[in-house]
Amino acid sequence: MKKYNVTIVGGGSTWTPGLLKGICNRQNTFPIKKLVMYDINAERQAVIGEFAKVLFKEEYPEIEFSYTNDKKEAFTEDMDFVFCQIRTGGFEMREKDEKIPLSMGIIGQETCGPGGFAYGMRSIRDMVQLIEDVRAVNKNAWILNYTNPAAIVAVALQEIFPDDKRILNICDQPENLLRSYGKLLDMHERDFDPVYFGLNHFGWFTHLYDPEGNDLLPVLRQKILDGGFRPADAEQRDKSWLETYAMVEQMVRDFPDFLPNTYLQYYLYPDKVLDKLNPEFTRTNEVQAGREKRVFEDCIKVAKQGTARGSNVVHNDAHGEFILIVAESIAHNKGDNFIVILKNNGIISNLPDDAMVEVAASITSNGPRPYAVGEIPTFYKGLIESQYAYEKLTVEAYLEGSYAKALQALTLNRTVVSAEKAREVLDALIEANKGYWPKLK
Ligand SMILES: NC(=O)c1ccc[n+]([C@@H]2O[C@H](COP(=O)([O-])OP(=O)(O)OC[C@H]3O[C@@H](n4cnc5c(N)ncnc54)[C@H](O)[C@@H]3O)[C@@H](O)[C@H]2O)c1
Ligand SMILES: O=P(O)(O)OC[C@H]1O[C@H](O[C@H]2[C@H](O)[C@@H](O)[C@@H](O)O[C@@H]2CO)[C@H](O)[C@@H](O)[C@@H]1O
Ligand SMILES: [Mn+2]
Repeated sequence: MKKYNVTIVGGGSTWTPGLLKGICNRQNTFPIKKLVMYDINAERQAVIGEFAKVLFKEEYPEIEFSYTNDKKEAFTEDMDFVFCQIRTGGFEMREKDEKIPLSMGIIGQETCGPGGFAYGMRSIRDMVQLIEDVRAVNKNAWILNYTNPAAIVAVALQEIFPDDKRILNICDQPENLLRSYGKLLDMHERDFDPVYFGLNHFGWFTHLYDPEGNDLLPVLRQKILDGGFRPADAEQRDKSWLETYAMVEQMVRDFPDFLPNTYLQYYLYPDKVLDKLNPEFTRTNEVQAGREKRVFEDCIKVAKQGTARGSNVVHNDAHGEFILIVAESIAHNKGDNFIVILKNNGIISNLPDDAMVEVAASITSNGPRPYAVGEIPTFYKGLIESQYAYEKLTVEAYLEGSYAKALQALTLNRTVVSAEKAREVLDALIEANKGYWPKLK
């Protein structure tokens, strides 16, 4: 079997150990010859890199592994895949994305509302640079991107690299929801044949077929209404994620047609969610005290002890697994079905062709072959059109350096609505993002 060369960009990410464990687990189905991890932060990269050396020595000794802060070593002609998971501005800026809007009584979240807008305006620059750096030496590698806000990054990359058919933006949340449905129905998530439509972090499941073709969505809806909803990996989740999943029950009660992505809570119930968010201790603080601390402490421990056996850090969740099974489907032309982010081009027939929609597609070595969704009902169409206009205006604001478009974008966002509030939060975010955003005039 052919062996693949992979570069992980953002190797110092908190999600990398789980991904590395996934690589070990999949060595028979997605064998890797050379793995390079690249990060701009030498310190974070070294901690995860030294951990990786121990893990691979024990579980994957034949892999050629290295880590680097030098683009020239990271991006080479022989790469087959580039996995990307960067965070421009780090947790320091994520905290501001959350706390600035919250200080004004507006949702403060990583990818939704003004926080997602601010993060998008930061991510675009680095993602464009990254694609240019990769393509300068390698025209063929598949670039699988997790970097958030994936919705806005996808619109920007489509606008800037319209002919590059080997950039694929992905999100693990639909897969993670499938895992949670699987737990309720006693099924493996890969045995579902889902129908899903929307934008990233803004979509709905309309059908969930089992291998015999039965639609299990009605059964699942009733189970959620009767017993609530929890993530498949609830025991590993922080309180805020459990609260987020619990909101699915209310969404299903109010809008029973389809099963919603958890992120819709921020748009459908901003006041209720706002009441639960603590402006002094946001998700960033929870991640820093939890996942980030645990990952870096455990990686240091593994490197010191010289063994990764028994380490909690290598637990493999949907995040690490999902990018690998997508890559494997491309590598081996498997045509497996995944929910991914694609240019609409008629997939959802009553939405604009240029929208970057999230839908199910068969993933082959020639890329995604999406399944048609057809027309969607007015309520969902209205929500998506407004959210897509926000995404498009955000990218235009970035590309044109336009304050007017930034203001329009935020005013359209359902978490903001008031133009006065939009201006207030925009001005504060401009100040906080100096050096990251283009100048808005
Ligand atoms: N699409 C999804 O569903 C999904 C799921 C989980 C995480 N994510 C995203 O993955 C990314 C990583 O998340 P995290 O919580 O582990 O963040 P993190 O800050 O722990 O990791 C990001 C890493 O990227 C590095 N980095 C930043 N800019 C870089 C650049 N230009 N080039 C190379 N490296 C760079 C940082 O130094 C850091 O080590 C974020 O964008 C996050 O939003 C996406
Ligand atoms: O707040 P964070 O940093 O914990 O997570 C933000 C990300 O949340 C989603 O990812 C899920 C992922 O789907 C699941 O597999 C599991 O690993 O938990 C993650 C959340 O903790 C979301 O899809 C991402 O886009 C977010 O970045
Ligand atoms: Mn996501």
